[in-house]
Amino acid sequence: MSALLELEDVNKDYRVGGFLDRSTLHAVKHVSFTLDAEKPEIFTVVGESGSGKTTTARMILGNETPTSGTLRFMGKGIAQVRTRKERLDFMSRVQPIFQNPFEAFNPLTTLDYYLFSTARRFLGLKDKAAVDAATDKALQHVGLSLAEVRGRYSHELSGGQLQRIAVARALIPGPKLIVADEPVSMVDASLRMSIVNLFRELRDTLGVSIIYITHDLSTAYYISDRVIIMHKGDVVEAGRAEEVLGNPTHEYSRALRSAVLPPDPVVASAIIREKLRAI
Ligand SMILES: Nc1ncnc2c1ncn2[C@@H]1O[C@H](COP(=O)(O)OP(=O)(O)OP(=O)(O)O)[C@@H](O)[C@H]1O
Repeated sequence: MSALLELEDVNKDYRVGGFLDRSTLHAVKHVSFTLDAEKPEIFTVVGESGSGKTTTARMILGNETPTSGTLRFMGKGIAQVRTRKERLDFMSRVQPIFQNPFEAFNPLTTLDYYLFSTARRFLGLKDKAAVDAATDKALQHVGLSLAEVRGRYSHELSGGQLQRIAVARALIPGPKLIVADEPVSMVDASLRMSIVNLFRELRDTLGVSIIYITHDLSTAYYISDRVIIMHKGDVVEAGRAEEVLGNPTHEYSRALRSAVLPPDPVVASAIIREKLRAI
């Protein structure tokens, strides 16, 4: 197996508090996992607020340095990505999607600007027709088109549509990995499943792996191939989604699941099917 992403005993500590009550907060503790380069998958990180999900995502994106441990993307240490060119190469392979699509786009800038500048920057395109074509292709992957988006502003679209545009922008460079941090939590509940379904399509049609960070067990249950559950910085469960979410063993994950989905997997799947029917 050749690895797309490897995390080896990754830890992140923060110094918190003031002069007199300074202490160390262990935000991420001994996290290890590997994503296979040949087997695109949806790898979900579940946990409540403060469990260390975002810190893990930020380290994968190279926006945060681990206190100890190693993160490698396609065999190369993420901490070794230093020069501007190395950073651009890395970012064309690993793209983020953030929680709030309304914050991702300036309300005074047309949305196509973000897509065009991504195509110019990452694909080196100069010719307008080529920029348009690359933009339209990415938008088609998320069920939109350049004709629908051209000249539009963020306030003219719903959160779900904006999040699709954020996904299209992430697709333009041709990434191998998308790190999506709570991508549906600001999206209307009725549209959530359509966004997570999109991730499945990207995995299957484009071979993109997705790290899906969420506290929402029902979407996690539905789309994930593998899941880790984090609690206070520790990974308390890890494995195939149906095993981890269907039959949690750790006390915390059992409590988490019963708070969100009924314990009976048949009832839980029926609820999920009901949600899907609403799409
Ligand atoms: N820059 C920082 N300085 C100090 N503490 C931090 C910093 N970033 C995160 N933390 C702390 O690390 C812990 C993990 O935070 P993190 O954001 O990774 O959790 P999370 O599971 O993503 O939660 P949320 O869903 O609320 O974002 C929290 O206790 C948080 O307060």
